[in-house]
Amino acid sequence: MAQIIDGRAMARALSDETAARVAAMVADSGQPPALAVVLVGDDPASQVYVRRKISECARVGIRSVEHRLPVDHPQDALLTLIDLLNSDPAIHGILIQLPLPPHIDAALVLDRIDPAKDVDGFHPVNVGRLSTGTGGLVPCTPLGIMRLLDSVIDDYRGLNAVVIGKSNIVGKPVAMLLLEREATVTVTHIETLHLPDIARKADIIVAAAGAPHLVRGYWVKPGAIVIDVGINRIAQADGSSQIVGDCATQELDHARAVTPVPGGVGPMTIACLLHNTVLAAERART
Ligand SMILES: Nc1nc2c(c(=O)[nH]1)N[C@@H](CN(C=O)c1ccc(C(=O)N[C@@H](CCC(=O)O)C(=O)O)cc1)CN2
Repeated sequence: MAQIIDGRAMARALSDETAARVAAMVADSGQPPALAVVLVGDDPASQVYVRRKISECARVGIRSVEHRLPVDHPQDALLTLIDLLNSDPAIHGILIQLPLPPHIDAALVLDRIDPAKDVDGFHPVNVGRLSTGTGGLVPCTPLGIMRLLDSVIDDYRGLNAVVIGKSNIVGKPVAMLLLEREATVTVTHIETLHLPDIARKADIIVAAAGAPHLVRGYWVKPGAIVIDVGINRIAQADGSSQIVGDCATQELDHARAVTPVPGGVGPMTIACLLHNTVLAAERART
């Protein structure tokens, strides 16, 4: 039976550590770290995630400032808001919830954030720092994935990691982090030929393709570790929806360890956002 890596418990433990760092900052300076959360539009999933981020901030003592903007909010006005947040010394982190509405150029918006306040780690400066291994802020989901993997792996040298998915948010940055640990990394995607054969050689699979139950039991070699990043909402006959991952977890008994969906990578994403916000605030004060 595969070990289930409990992302909820690990996220709680990380948030408890973050809360202790926040308390130390407040004792030192009287000011808590502060995160600006910007949501443009009314995407239902984004609203859930933003609500969760704000309530988790409150739980650990981070001050959050919410900017909820209408779906037709002009791009120029969004850029002006980012300029204001960049120059506000009381704001340590800026988060623009993705996806943005189609009339907004997401790359332009993310590039406008001060890299020191870019708690999502999406700014090109932070992307460059990650790829050169020179510090910076690391995207939250990949950071969370590495913490989950570190709970079951001591030494990555000699291990083959296969990343399925090449997004800027997950696939590319997690590949960089695995390389930094000295794993041998293959980045694949939904168009990759012979994907099951490639996956079957992996000691570590990170599935971030956004394709429900893509990774089947026969794709996974016995003893592999499988991180499921997919969050796919499947409509049910009764009108409700069920969340499933990118892996057919019920076929993975022969794996060494797997992350569940829900309750695996997702909660770690939010805990790592809080962690990055405190890190940005600590760096701003030194
Ligand atoms: N600016 C950002 N936008 C987006 C990011 C991001 O890291 N930064 N990632 C995703 C959405 N996301 C956070 O924003 C996120 C997704 C899922 C979860 C989560 O806890 N999921 C639950 C299950 C889903 C549910 O209950 O609805 C789980 O896996 O247990 C947290 C955060 C895209 N946008």
